[in-house]
Amino acid sequence: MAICCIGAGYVGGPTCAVIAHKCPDIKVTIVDINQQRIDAWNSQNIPIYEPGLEEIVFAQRGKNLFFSTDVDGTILEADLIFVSVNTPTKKGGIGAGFAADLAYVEAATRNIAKIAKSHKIVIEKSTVPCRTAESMRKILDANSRPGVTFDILSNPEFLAEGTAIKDLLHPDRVLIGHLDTESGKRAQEALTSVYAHWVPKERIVTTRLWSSELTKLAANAMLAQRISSINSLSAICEATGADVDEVAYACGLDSRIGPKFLKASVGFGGSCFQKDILNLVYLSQSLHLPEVAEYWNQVVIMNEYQKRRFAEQVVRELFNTITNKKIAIFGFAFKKDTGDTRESAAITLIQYFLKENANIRVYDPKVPESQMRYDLVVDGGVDQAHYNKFVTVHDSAYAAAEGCDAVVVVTEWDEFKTLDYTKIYEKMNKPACVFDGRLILPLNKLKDIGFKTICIGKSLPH
Ligand SMILES: NC(=O)C1=CN([C@@H]2O[C@H](COP(=O)(O)OP(=O)(O)OC[C@H]3O[C@@H](n4cnc5c(N)ncnc54)[C@H](O)[C@@H]3O)[C@@H](O)[C@H]2O)C=CC1
Ligand SMILES: O=C(O)[C@H]1O[C@H](OP(=O)(O)OP(=O)(O)OC[C@H]2O[C@@H](n3ccc(=O)[nH]c3=O)[C@H](O)[C@@H]2O)[C@H](O)[C@@H](O)[C@@H]1O
Repeated sequence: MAICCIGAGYVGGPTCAVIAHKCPDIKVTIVDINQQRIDAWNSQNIPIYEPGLEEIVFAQRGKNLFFSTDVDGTILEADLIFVSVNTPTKKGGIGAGFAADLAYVEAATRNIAKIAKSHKIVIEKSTVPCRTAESMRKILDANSRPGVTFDILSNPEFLAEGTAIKDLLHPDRVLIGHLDTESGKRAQEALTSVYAHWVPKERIVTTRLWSSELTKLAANAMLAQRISSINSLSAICEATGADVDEVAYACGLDSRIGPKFLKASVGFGGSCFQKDILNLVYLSQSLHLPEVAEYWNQVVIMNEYQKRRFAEQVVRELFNTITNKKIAIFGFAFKKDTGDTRESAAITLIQYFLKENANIRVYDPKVPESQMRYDLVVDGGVDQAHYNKFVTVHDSAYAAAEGCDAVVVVTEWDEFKTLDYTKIYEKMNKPACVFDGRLILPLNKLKDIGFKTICIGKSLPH
């Protein structure tokens, strides 16, 4: 069996590397139109930081795992084709700001139709709106060579960045949606046989196509909803003296609620939660279900509120002005153990602080300066006047804190928990503040050192 994966990104790369690792009998080729990305996958510096990924790629590459820009040649020889391209929120036109941009999925599908000379099983790996498989089928049927047939499966990915390899090796479930036809069932069995190399059969769940597509949006919406719920409660905690960690712990002990995804934060980031909820909102609107759309939209509104609320708190606690003050930002990635910055709360916060004329010093162990500048300037619209007020410090968190009035913890990197905060305090302007947007620091200890401490969801006496 030969597998082609179109899209060598955060999903295509790790997912297919693990398939190659677990299925030595299958040839897996990951293709992309981005030459630079493929070159990086073929180098010693693979383009994605993900614990455990490098080891697997280095072990399989050149054996049964290949990275290539030869999209057409790889499609031609593949039996199974994963479509794992990006599906960002549309920036313009109908549905702008909400609907998923399916241009990349459509382009990849048209390419498969044009190239294929034999039967192919085409698998939606990208997160797509419900019934996208129908559009893919029409495109494939209308553009293929006579006699060439296709099956389409939905196989959404549930990995989280930072734990992708663990999630892929031990998934809670693998979901395969298929048409209820003989050929649809055969295709489902073919894909099941791949996962069955390492995933227990009872964890491979099969459903109809549309259920599978919608499950992906639903799962992300429900996860994000829990974060917005606890974040909304964090505001009540700050106002009343309740402690959000205690509330989350005690609620989570109820087996019907459970403890996961109840960590209050400065707001969720990442390329998918917001995008997928907006996609669900758009789908609901298109189906003339405004109350449903409004319900899910509130999850995103609450997330924006949380980021704004935290930023405003920083300014308020620094005597209502941060003009020319130095603020150290600990962490730029949207969560720990990844270099991914997409929709990171750090971007929103830094933009806010720069507009207030602060000087920003950022330290993140995995995000390169070029990426930060891209996010803030190219994509984020920070103007030239503020550009020079932003510096990145690569040496250490200690160096970033030098001469600062405040440290703001945005990403929950483990190393931030074990820093010598006495040393940091000595390097800072007094009174020195720590704002913990992740609830990871021992605030009482910091208070004893002399810091003014402010934390999401807690109203500790200063
Ligand atoms: N990032 C994540 O953790 C997760 C993402 N997803 C979904 O998976 C999909 C992919 O996401 P990422 O891997 O993060 O995106 P990504 O942006 O990292 O990678 C997508 C890749 O597809 C390539 N591409 C686009 N059109 C192409 C074409 N016609 N032919 C060949 N290559 C093409 C791009 O050059 C890019 O390298 C999205 O739909 C996303 O919602 C699902 C679960 C987790
Ligand atoms: O479709 C996707 O892209 C993926 O989206 C999320 O994965 P990911 O965004 O990589 O990471 P998460 O661990 O879900 O974290 C998302 C954001 O929520 C934040 N978060 C998470 C958990 C929590 O309790 N509190 C909280 O603020 C994180 O810090 C991060 O900013 C889902 O967890 C995956 O199942 C899904 O496959």
